[in-house]
Amino acid sequence: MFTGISMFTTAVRQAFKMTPNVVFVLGGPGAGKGTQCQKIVEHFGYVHLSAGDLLREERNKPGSQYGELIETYIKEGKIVPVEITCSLLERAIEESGKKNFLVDGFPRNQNNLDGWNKVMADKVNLQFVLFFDCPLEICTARILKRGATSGRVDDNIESLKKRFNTYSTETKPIIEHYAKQNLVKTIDATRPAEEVYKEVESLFRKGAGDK
Ligand SMILES: Nc1ncnc2c1ncn2[C@@H]1O[C@H](COP(=O)(O)OP(=O)(O)OP(=O)(O)O)[C@@H](O)[C@H]1O
Ligand SMILES: Nc1ccn([C@@H]2O[C@H](COP(=O)(O)O)[C@@H](O)[C@H]2O)c(=O)n1
Repeated sequence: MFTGISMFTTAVRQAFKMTPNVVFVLGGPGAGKGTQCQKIVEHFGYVHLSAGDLLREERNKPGSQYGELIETYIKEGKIVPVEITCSLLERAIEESGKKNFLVDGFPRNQNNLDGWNKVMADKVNLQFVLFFDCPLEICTARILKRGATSGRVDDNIESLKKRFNTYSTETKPIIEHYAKQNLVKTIDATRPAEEVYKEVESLFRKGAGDK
């Protein structure tokens, strides 16, 4: 998918030494990844790319060949094959023309990681992995509250159980993989959002991420 555009823009970026910087943002459903990303965008000028949002956008496109598959995977809390997600991320990075990206909710499993390493890892500079650590009970309460107004097909208790199971069995090993490389910055996400952000802000100010 999208190979022509991406080969061209990668060549242009390389010529101008504009290798994109990427921060992966991980944590359980409802840990507050999106909320914190918005604040980082406001203060540090990063572009927020949520893998979940990109998939929902693709699902909603009339005539999308992946619409039904994405809908089923989201309802079941399963991780969509990386070819789809990685293409969406790659296109969003290329089309933005910007330098600094928060890639939220990715890589979520070994398939995501392998696909990214195959296609994207050499084209970007992975700065670090921002991990929002939050226990299941707090995440559940947040998601069920959000579910009252979000309209998301997976903000209900049935889907949530499956999403947590996927998070524990498939995403946590990815966080551990990056922790072994000393790339993970762990944030206690149980506190009020403003307090969580104070720690996030100080991390980015220390130079974990340039403007
Ligand atoms: N620190 C916090 N304290 C209380 N509520 C919070 C906090 N952070 C976020 N929320 C609320 O919890 C809900 C989930 O937050 P958010 O969408 O940022 O989480 P997420 O990790 O991106 O979730 P998902 O992966 O399911 O999209 C939202 O309704 C948000 O307003
Ligand atoms: N890398 C990803 C990210 C998300 N999904 C699917 O989208 C659902 C919602 O994700 P959020 O980050 O918005 O909570 C998630 O449960 C997956 O079904 C994915 O497949 N791959």
